[in-house]
Amino acid sequence: MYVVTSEQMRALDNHVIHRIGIPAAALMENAGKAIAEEVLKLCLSERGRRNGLPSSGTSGAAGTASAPAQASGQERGEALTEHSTAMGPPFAANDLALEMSRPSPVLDGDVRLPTALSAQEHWLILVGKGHNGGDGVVAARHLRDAGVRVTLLYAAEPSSLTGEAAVQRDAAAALGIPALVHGRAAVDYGAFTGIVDALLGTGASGAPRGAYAALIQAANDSGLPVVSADIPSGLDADTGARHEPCISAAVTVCLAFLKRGLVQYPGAESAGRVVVRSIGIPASLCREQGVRTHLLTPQVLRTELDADVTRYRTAEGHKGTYGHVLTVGGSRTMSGAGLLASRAALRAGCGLVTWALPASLVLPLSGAAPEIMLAPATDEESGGNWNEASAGRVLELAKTRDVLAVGPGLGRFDGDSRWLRRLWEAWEGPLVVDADALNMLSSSGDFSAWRPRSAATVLTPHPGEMSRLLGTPTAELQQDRIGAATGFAAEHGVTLVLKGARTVVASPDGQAYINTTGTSGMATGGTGDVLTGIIASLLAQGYAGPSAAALGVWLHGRAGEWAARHRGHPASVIAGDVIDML
Ligand SMILES: NC(=O)C1=CN([C@@H]2O[C@H](COP(=O)(O)OP(=O)(O)OC[C@H]3O[C@@H](n4cnc5c(N)ncnc54)[C@H](O)[C@@H]3O)[C@@H](O)[C@H]2O)[C@@H](O)CC1
Ligand SMILES: [K+]
Repeated sequence: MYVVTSEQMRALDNHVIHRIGIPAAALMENAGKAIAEEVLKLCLSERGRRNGLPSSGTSGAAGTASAPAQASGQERGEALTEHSTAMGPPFAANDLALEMSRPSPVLDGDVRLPTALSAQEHWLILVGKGHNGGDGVVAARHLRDAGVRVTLLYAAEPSSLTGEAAVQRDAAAALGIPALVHGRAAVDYGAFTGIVDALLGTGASGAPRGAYAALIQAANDSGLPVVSADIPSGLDADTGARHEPCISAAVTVCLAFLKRGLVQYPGAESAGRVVVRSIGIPASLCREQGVRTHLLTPQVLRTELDADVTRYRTAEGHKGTYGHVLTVGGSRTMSGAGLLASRAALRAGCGLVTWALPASLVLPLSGAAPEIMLAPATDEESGGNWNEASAGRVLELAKTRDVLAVGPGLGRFDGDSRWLRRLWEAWEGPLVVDADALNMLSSSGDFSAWRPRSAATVLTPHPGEMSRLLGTPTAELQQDRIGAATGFAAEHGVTLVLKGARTVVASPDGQAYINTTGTSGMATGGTGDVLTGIIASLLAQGYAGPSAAALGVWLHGRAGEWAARHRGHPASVIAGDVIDML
């Protein structure tokens, strides 16, 4: 699934309207109809449940309920649904036979509410003066047609609407749809059952001003469920940053393609459940128009990245077939990090793992994980810590291994940046750089002076490490995670995994993948080491850098979700559980 910026969305709109010839009015009609359908589905699922009605199939084939409006933290990874989510129960063989013996039924395929339900509904449609507002007016028309009472509330004088939006304003007026204008009369929000937010879309700039700000505030204060058109008003569509105020939506009906701001926090939080609805713009145009950001789904893994867990698995394979990872990490007080990375690598499918560690740790750790081979990389005098002299020994060990994973539990030591530079430049195979090894990169001055690597190089910073790499404060960097990750990956020719909720994987050629798996339970020590092990393992099995990183991130998150489910609560997940669930 493509993820676009507002500028890319504008270019796509222009292209289909002016070059392909699809009328703008048709796009707006599709948009408004999709929004109305999602409102109806919300009514069906929410109120239907409250009224003891079955949550789907109330009238016609498409009457399908969706998940509850507010996804819990643990479920957030599942909150993005591509239309359509409708999957009825499979037919049993005799149902089919029965069905075939009857004359073909005539079905009302539109989403409708039973009269008893629609009579309870009265939706307030907040209308801005741009195209987003136009979408809202179309939605009002379709909702009314489905039996739902609606009232339009214009943020600005209706006469200020132009183009397609003005056409819709006039159509709504001609149909007698009641309309209010902000500031002219007081609005009793208590009289409504829900709000459509069609104030600001991808044309918004900066924090909402004037009437827009007042209406957003009032909508949030009303406690009513809000369905946002395209993006929650007040959200930065490109970064996911929230302006003040910003709509807190139960559902966001994203039009045509996902906007970046909906898949990054805090925007993802404000958007509630995100439903992407097509409005007639072919997805194939995205590639032509240079959209290079994707939501990381199993389908994208297969089609864009040729990554599937069975990709390199063969029936006659042996342990040598699936590669040998050399983990370089662990020190006196952080030996567990090296162990976690090594165990995760094995669980992710590579044939062999050797763990290089300070010599005096070998004896205490022997037997900690019998499947892992231990290799002393320092002399006994190093006191369980790493030193610069160990670089030669690591390179010696690497000669008979396929992938180097450097960093988990490494600690810092004198000359560590020089140590890392030696590995970076002399090791010709795939390399994963994590944790303290990333800090060594940051304190090296300018590592772009280091000899460029031709083999896959994957960096896995969390926001703090990324902030040091970029020399940018963490808060600032978090405001535009996709931009930060793609910029760094392209500039340095590496695959960059920017960790945190909705991890971003950026490839050296400018593609970016936004992960959706994971749970708050993974915010616990050691899960980063687990990810490093998984990615190294996938590299050892033959995946290219971006594919190994993206598949690794996806699997890591899904394993974390399973661990949370297994434990019964995300808070109880520890890193080892994630390995166990791989
Ligand atoms: N042909 C198209 O371009 C289509 C656009 N669509 C919809 O149109 C939206 C984009 O429409 P527009 O480009 O007209 O822009 P918007 O409707 O997002 O907003 C533009 C309007 O808001 C005002 N505004 C901007 N920032 C503001 C702020 N911070 N505070 C107060 N007012 C502000 C502007 O002066 C302008 O009047 C999309 O999000 C989508 O909902 C859909 O109708 C499908 C087709
Ligand atoms: K909106």
